[in-house]
Amino acid sequence: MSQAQLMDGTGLARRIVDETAKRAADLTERTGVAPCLATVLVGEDPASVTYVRMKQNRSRKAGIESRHVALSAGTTTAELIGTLTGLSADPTVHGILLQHPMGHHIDERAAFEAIAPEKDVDGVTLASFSAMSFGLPGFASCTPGGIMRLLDEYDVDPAGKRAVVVGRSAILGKPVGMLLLGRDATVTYCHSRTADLSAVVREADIVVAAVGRPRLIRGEDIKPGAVVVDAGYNPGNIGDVDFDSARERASLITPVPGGVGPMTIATLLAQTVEAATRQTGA
Ligand SMILES: Nc1nc2c(c(=O)[nH]1)N[C@@H](CN(C=O)c1ccc(C(=O)N[C@@H](CCC(=O)O)C(=O)O)cc1)CN2
Repeated sequence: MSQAQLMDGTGLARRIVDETAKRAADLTERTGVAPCLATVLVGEDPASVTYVRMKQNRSRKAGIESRHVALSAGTTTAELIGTLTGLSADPTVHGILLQHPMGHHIDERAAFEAIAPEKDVDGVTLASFSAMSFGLPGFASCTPGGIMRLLDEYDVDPAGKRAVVVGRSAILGKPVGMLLLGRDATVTYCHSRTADLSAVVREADIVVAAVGRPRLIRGEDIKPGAVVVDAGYNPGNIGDVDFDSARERASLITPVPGGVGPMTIATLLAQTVEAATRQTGA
């Protein structure tokens, strides 16, 4: 039985980060300014702590300064907005990352909107979403941006393909669907109210699983030869796709770990250096 080829996010991310480090060094040499990414974390959710730490460590290795703001779990929306407004106005900060999720008492949309669009290197503001949807310059949401880069790397042209996105979150499902649409795919979104999910997924030439339900998508749901992108983040590094059975049917598949995750951080770093380049006028 043939097995799908793996889409190696770790290797591609490493190349993007190496390239980003060169761009950061060049910018610092020309302007005397090192790109700076501010990370903001509300509370101490263990997964979020890990992700933010990974972002900080990889930033430093790429020559990007990292400034971290740790806020207590009881921080109010108004206090969070105050912090983000301050970072948005600080000329030494070029990019802002507000880790998601933040706790149910926080109005996440209001918080994201306090990030200045030119510093929105995580692509979470309405301005970034609109620009991305219309194919205008701006910063893509990082995981969707990373997914599109992976598809390009493996010569997957979405044009004319049937793409099914499972999940409709603001930072993942919705934007990846818009990016696929922008590349002329025929896009269907699935969610918790979708009737007969398996039947819809079985129609897909490209499946993006982005729902946060471990192994929800199984091999029998995959059309033979489809491209399968697993963007699920679940505890224990388990994806939304049942990897072994899906690999028997797909032509290309992302592993978890080592697929979409590393591309998320590489995209964040690349967009931070791009933001710093624009802000310094270099
Ligand atoms: N503001 C944001 N919040 C969240 C985002 C985001 O892009 N912006 N994405 C996810 C989580 N996430 C980054 O924040 C993230 C998750 C996983 C990885 C990753 O590289 N995972 C590795 C495995 C890591 C390990 O060994 O534990 C992999 O898949 O290979 C990076 C980023 C939710 N929140």
